[in-house]
Amino acid sequence: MASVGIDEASIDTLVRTFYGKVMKDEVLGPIFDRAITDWEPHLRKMVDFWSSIALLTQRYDGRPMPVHIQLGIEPQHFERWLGLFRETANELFPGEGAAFLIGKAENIARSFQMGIQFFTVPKKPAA
Ligand code: HEM
Repeated sequence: MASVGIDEASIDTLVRTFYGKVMKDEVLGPIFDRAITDWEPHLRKMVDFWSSIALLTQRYDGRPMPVHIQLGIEPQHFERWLGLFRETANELFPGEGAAFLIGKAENIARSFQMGIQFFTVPKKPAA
């Protein structure tokens, strides 16, 4: 992974740059504001998460699916999240590194959306 620019330092930069954009985003920002009061532990957890994915360090052993099912996120939120993620990855990892990270993010986002669809009880139509 170092050959495509992915190492601990660049993952740290990716996470901090990406969530810096998320915090300022008018649609995603409020969702994170409601869930996160102290950003530093979340950022460290996300560095561990991406380190586990890209560098196989096994530092993240959480269960992210239930967290995302509870947040009430919708398909347009995922599109926006992925838009910011693609933009950030392409800025920081030109070439294969970005393609690898974006591919992983897209697959995980798809599986979260399937989990959300499966576990969300449809709202009853208004009588
Ligand atoms: C619209 C899309 C998304 C939103 C709004 C969102 C929001 C959040 C929020 C608010 C948390 C913190 C929850 C808490 O601590 O109470 C969180 C945690 C997390 N998110 Fe997302 N997320 C999104 C997509 C993704 C995607 C695509 C990934 C993976 C590529 C991801 C990976 C994670 C992980 C690993 C955690 C930590 C879960 C844990 O506590 O172990 N998220 N997310």
